[in-house]
Amino acid sequence: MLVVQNLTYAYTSSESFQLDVPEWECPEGRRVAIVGKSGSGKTTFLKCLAGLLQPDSGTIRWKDERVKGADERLVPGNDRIKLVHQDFGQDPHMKVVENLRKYILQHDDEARADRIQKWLNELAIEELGSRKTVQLSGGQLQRVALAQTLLAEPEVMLMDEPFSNLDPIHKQEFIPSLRRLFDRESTTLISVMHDPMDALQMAERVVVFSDGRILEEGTPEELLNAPKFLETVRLFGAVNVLPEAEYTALFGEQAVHPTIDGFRWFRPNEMKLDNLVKDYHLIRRIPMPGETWLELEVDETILVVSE
Ligand SMILES: Nc1ncnc2c1ncn2[C@@H]1O[C@H](COP(=O)(O)OP(=O)(O)OP(=O)(O)O)[C@@H](O)[C@H]1O
Repeated sequence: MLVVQNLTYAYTSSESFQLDVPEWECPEGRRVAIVGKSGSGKTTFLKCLAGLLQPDSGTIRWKDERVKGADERLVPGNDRIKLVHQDFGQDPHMKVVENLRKYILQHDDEARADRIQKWLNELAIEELGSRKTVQLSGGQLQRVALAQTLLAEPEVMLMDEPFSNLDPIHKQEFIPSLRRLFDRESTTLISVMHDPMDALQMAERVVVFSDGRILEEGTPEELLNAPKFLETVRLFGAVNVLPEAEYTALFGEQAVHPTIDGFRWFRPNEMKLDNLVKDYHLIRRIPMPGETWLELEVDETILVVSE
């Protein structure tokens, strides 16, 4: 179990931001995604977990052992909890396999080559092994960085926006294969996800950060279908948010979701045009996979519903 208690951290040069996590737990083997607006503190939290920052207060424990902060170690970081680095100290003019070899010291050459090959195969990047690192694209480099961290066989793997450089085609191939890999290895995985929709595919639990704090946490289903905060609602894609009275005037009493702070919300695919009881002006049709969305103006309100 990873246990965080009373954790606070503030950058000396930033007065407005403070990370403040009174209590958080992550059982062994769980896949967690951290989502939230830009600047909400996701990366700062990850760096604290990795022992790369020195918390101002509080403790982080992994399997009852305290994770030391950056000031408590000669080389900041932790052997059992590793953050995947984009800038991972590889020599750009060496081949990928040669660079990766540096990270496994305890084996003979053949065993090292086998292990590197295993992870390159797992990540479907075997063809990159013989390429020079400088020749790799951002997305390829991202997967090599992942291979490098996996070679260290950490117990907890931390990833900061692991798919940010992947195109949609590679991402759709990569996410399921990575999920299977982590299922099999039962590595605890905590990753900051730039796109909350990736979080829904990848994680068993999703943590929403806001302004340095954990706003809410739940399964992908809970956060998608029954979030407690409008900020969470807005993170997960296109949505209409209307004051309750306005909603009732447009759609009657039948609600898609419970109100949050006096507002009703629904996603375009959750509301058909037929449900609208008022006249509207069609602004445009938006083609979507399997359906068409309609952008409408009703009483000076812009709505998106499905056809
Ligand atoms: N080294 C730093 N020095 C000072 N302030 C920093 C530093 N790094 C981050 N911050 C500030 O701390 C806050 C949290 O940053 P953090 O990178 O943790 O957010 P984030 O949620 O990961 O954002 P993003 O999604 O944009 O990566 C932001 O206001 C940011 O500007």
